[in-house]
Amino acid sequence: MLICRLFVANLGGWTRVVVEKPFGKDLESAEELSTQIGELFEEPQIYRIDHYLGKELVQNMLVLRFANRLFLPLWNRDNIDNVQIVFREDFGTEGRGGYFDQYGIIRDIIQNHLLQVLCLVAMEKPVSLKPEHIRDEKVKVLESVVPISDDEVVLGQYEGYRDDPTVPDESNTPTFATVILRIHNERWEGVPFILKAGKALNSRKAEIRVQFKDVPGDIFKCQKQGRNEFVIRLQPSEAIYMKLTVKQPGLEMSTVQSELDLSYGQRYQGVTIPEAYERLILDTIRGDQQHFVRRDELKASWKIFTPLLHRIDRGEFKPLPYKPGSRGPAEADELLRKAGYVQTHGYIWIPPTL
Ligand SMILES: NC(=O)C1=CN([C@@H]2O[C@H](COP(=O)(O)OP(=O)(O)OC[C@H]3O[C@@H](n4cnc5c(N)ncnc54)[C@H](OP(=O)(O)O)[C@@H]3O)[C@@H](O)[C@H]2O)C=CC1
Ligand SMILES: O=C1O[C@H](COP(=O)(O)O)[C@@H](O)[C@H](O)[C@H]1O
Repeated sequence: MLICRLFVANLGGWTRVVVEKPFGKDLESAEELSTQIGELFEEPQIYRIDHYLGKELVQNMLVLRFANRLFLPLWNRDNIDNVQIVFREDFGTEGRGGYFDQYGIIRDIIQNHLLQVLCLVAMEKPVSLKPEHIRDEKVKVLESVVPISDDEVVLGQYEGYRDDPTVPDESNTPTFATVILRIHNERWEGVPFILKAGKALNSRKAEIRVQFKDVPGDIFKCQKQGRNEFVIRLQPSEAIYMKLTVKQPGLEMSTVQSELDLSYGQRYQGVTIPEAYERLILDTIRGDQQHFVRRDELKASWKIFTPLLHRIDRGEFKPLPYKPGSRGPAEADELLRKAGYVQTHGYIWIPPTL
């Protein structure tokens, strides 16, 4: 944990502390830490940083969802089949094995970054953009997540991970995980939120993929080509695109998967997108806690993952081996299929030329 004390209070000044993860290792240790920090600082002075909340397209989520009439009636269990929130890295722990081995991919990425993104995808409209209103809604989502089911988890560890001299030979630490979360509320009952994260995979990206249900009574027989998907690519090359079915241009009445595309590099040429930390440090100076994690949010997020993490720590849940440079264990794609995700085949992306 890194604590950075920005300014010491004096007459007319202010004190704010920025706290970087790890915020403990489980529910108990996180609460203990929160209590200790709470003895020194008031909650409005504590800025628990999650750098994913500073990413441009993560910050765009609230705007997309609540400033566009288009999405309001669609954003629910009646229309959405499943949601994937994905983090992939194409490199391993590289020199950070010692740190990483004590935490693993769930504590490193899923319990914080991906869960924060999930909150923004799933939360109800806040009363206003005031930090407390937003964070109240995020807490409600987290508290509606039901306990994780064993058969909705796939863990992996890439071959060669234990070769790192700082990693114990018998390490059980996952470097890959797919975990399905289910939200028990009126909007999301029955919709799997699939959180995937892995190191040493075949690509580097972070994205949110919202897959819609099939069209009922499809007169075009086009279901095989793929469902509508709304994709928010956080990185690399920020983009928002909607995969949809259109008429194949030409004389025949046939259909094809195409896209409505907002590629930031194309649309916002010459615009510099600030680094996540740059933005969040500025928020701290301005005293805006909107994009920071509140104590009760942190507690609720540890509550979700602690039972699973303890079982992994005790060696009761073993990661499957996977080849570096692969997609991770094949069982993860199988779990995705079982959860209802239908992969599009035959869709070809033709990048626009600048
Ligand atoms: N503006 C832009 O830059 C745009 C770019 N594109 C690009 O076009 C390409 C195709 O786009 P899209 O169809 O959206 O994305 P992909 O084809 O990359 O992935 C679609 C989904 O299929 C999953 N998947 C991929 N391979 C397998 C497999 N072997 N078994 C099971 N599931 C699999 C992916 O999982 P996972 O996420 O885990 O890989 C993901 O959920 C991508 O490279 C995309 O970046 C498309 C539109 C706009
Ligand atoms: O917090 C962390 O994030 C990085 C990935 O950050 P990104 O902004 O490049 O997506 C990850 O490599 C690291 O393991 C983790 O601790």
